[in-house]
Amino acid sequence: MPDRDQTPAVRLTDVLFRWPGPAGFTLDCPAFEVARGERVLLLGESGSGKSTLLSLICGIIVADRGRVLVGGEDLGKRGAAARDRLRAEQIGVIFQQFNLLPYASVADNICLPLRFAPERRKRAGDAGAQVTALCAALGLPPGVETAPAGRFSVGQQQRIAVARALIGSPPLIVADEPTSSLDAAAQDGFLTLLFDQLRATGSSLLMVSHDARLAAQFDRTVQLADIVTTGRTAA
Ligand SMILES: Nc1ncnc2c1ncn2[C@@H]1O[C@H](COP(=O)(O)OP(=O)(O)OP(=O)(O)O)[C@@H](O)[C@H]1O
Repeated sequence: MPDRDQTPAVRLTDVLFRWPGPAGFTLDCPAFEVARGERVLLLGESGSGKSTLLSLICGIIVADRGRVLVGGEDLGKRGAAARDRLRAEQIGVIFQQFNLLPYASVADNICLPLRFAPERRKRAGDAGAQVTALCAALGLPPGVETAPAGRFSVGQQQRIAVARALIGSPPLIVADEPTSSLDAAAQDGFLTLLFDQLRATGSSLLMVSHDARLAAQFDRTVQLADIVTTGRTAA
C-alpha cells in the first residue's frame, strides 16, 4: 500500500566524503534515494565503500559536501549529539557483528535504543509487551527476555539484534551484511521474518550484502558502483 507521506526515507544529493589519513578513500554520490516502505539491497565488493555510505546515512560520519537527508532532516545541519538523537529516533541499525551487550538481558538489549529516543519510546508503547511480541514473531523461545544475550546461538543473537532495530518502529532500518554468518536456508528464513516485521510497520530497509542471490526478495537492487564513484587522494 503506497504511503501518503512521499518524503523519501533517505535522500543523498551531490555527496562527497573523504576518509582522513594516508589512504584517502573518497566516495562521490551524485544522487541516491530510498522511498518510504521500500526494501533496497545494496551490492558491492569488499572495500568498495558500502559501510562508508551506511555511516553517512546513519550520521556517524558527515559529508564534506552535499546533503544527506533522513526522513527529510538534513544531517549536515545538525551537530554530533543531534545526529545521534536523530539516528536513535529514526533508524534501526543491524550491525554485521550484532553489537549486543552479552551480559545484559535480551530485553535490555532490545530496549537500548529507546533510552536515547523519547519519540521512539512513545511509539513502542508498553515496551515490555513489544519485546515479548517481537521475540515471538522472530521465532525466539518463550521466556527469552530475561536471559543474558550472550547465551544464545549466532542465529538467535541475530534475531535479538533485529528486534532491537525494530522496536519502536523506526521508519528506516539499515542493515550491514546481517546474513553473512548464516547458511543459505537460514538466510532465507531470516529475511522472511525481517520482511514480515517491515510490512507490519511500513519501515524502509537498506541492506548491504555481497550476495546477489538475495536480490529476488527485495523491491530494488542497487550496485554501489552505479551510484558512487570512489577513488583515493593523497593526504
Ligand atoms: N575508519 C576509517 N578510516 C580511514 N579509512 C577508512 C575507514 N573506514 C573505511 N575506510 C576506507 O574506506 C574504504 C571503503 O571501506 P568500507 O568499509 O566502506 O567498504 P565496504 O564495501 O563496506 O567493505 P566490506 O564489504 O569489506 O565491509 C576502505 O578501503 C578504507 O580505505
